[in-house]
Amino acid sequence: MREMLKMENAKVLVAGLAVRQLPELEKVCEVTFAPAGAGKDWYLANLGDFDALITGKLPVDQELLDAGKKLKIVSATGVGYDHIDVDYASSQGIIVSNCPASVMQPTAEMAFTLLLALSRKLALYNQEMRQENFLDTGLLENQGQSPVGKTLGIFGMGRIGKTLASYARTFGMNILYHNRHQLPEDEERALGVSYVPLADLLSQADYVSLNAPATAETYHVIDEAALSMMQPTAFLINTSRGSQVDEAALLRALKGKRIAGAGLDVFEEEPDFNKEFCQLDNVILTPHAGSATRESRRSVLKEASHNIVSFLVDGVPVNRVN
Ligand SMILES: O=CC(=O)O
Repeated sequence: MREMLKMENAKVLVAGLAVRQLPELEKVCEVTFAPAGAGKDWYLANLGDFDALITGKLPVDQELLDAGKKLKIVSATGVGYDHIDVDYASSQGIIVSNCPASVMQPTAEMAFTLLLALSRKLALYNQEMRQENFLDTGLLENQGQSPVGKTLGIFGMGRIGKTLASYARTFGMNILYHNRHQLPEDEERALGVSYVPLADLLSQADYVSLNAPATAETYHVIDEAALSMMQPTAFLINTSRGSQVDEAALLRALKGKRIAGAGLDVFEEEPDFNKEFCQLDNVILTPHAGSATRESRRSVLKEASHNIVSFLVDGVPVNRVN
């Protein structure tokens, strides 16, 4: 850990965010908001002055961390920190923190929203109504399905997965999960979830929801082989990171109707996502909006500010990921 805890007048740079005020932070630190549209060169030239960095979407790579000669802490403004080179930060004694509390509920909400929307054919209905076509719901192909009594398979049982499980339980769903570590039995019982190997989750679930972090282990966890284990009536929901899905394989499965459909909030490339998805009527697409609620966006700024203040002023790192 770099020296200088309990600092006064710590200098904090806020990068890649639209906000221009962070009252909690400004009370105790000197806060600079990076100019809108600042490129990497701007950060390379200026980061050296700052003790802390709050980063929205700005990728914080080795070069940037080297430029941040005084940096002691970097805070992401969400739960994911795959845009930060955490290993290199650790090697330089720089703390990395995230904001899990602010995003767990809205992200689980988005996963469940996609689950309901896929189940009840919301995208199709809305599209047809806008074309002034009042579909005949007496026809089987225009009828959705109820999630009640269906099986949800959650891959990644952290805070978001657990919150999603609680929503699914109120809808009377059966819940399977797969995770790096199995939860203690009493927690499984309280959540009403059962641990299964990934292959069983894929083959038994009516809905597969991805809620694990982006790591080398989860890269392309949903590939051709995984998709071929899913039922032709099953839906895939991804609100975690696009890197977990081999999109070329998913497009083949969706086009061939080898799975029923997908709800995708995240993509391998963002914002320049694969437009082939737009041609398919068995997908619902949203723009990485899992935590895009006014409440969550306010809360995340407070949480990130708290990460910085706790460490620089009080000497206590919170939400530390390294
Ligand atoms: O993508 C959103 C987050 O990482 O919180």
